[in-house]
Amino acid sequence: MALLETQKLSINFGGLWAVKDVDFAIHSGQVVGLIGPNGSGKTTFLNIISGIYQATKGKAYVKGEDITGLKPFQIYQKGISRTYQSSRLCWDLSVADNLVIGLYTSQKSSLFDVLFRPRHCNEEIYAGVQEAMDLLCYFNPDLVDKRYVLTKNIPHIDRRRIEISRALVGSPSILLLDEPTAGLNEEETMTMMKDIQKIKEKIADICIIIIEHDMQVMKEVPERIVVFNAGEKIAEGTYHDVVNDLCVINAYLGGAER
Ligand SMILES: Nc1ncnc2c1ncn2[C@@H]1O[C@H](COP(=O)(O)OP(=O)(O)OP(=O)(O)O)[C@@H](O)[C@H]1O
Repeated sequence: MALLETQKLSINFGGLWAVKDVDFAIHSGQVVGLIGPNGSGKTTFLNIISGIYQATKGKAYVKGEDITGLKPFQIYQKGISRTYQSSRLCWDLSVADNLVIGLYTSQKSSLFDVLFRPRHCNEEIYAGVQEAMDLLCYFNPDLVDKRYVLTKNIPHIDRRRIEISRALVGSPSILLLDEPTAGLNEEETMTMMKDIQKIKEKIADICIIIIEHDMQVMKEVPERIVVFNAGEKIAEGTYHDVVNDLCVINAYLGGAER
């Protein structure tokens, strides 16, 4: 059974089908890439899966359980976690503070706990930060000494790592990465590719769905690529399959070197 599956997943914004009839499946341990022109519906697809947008029609399932229409925090509880295309970090806060504020979705303490069992809440927060810090150091051990440095003063790639580490707290089974290499230079992009490899090594069964425009990343990282155009899935297969697909060449790759 697929870990995550969508059937005819669609959303309409005022007459525009931003995502239309998308059938998609990913199994345990797989990494799948999403590519397509700007505005083709990739981020919107992840936004529906993660509960930010409600599907107009179609269904999404996690391990066969219908998750269509659930709220983002409920979908997080089903094991889907994500990062965003634009940074969600507070640059004027330290690395450690950004880890703390990013953990609110994974905390189980209730308002009752906050009011009457503050020690229990503090322990839970501490454990979450420790888990995120361990993940962060797994990517870059130097960051342990930089935990009180303001986020604006650390390299771009380390900021991305903070967001990925926060998303990995609580061991999600599905990680959605929206353009993790956007804004990174060539060397940092290579490092990010290795980081994604490291996630796979550390969490063997994790599924990763990654939106990316950099075709070198798409060549190296996912085992399968799904191609979007105008909200629809127009192709699916290995890197070799999709870069040689005429529909994909016409819609997206054009004369780009392959
Ligand atoms: N909340 C919204 N309201 C109206 N239209 C929207 C909304 N969100 C997305 N869209 C539209 O849906 C379409 C798909 O956008 P989306 O951001 O998913 O594309 P994308 O493939 O991720 O593009 P990019 O590669 O530039 O990030 C676009 O036409 C966009 O303007």
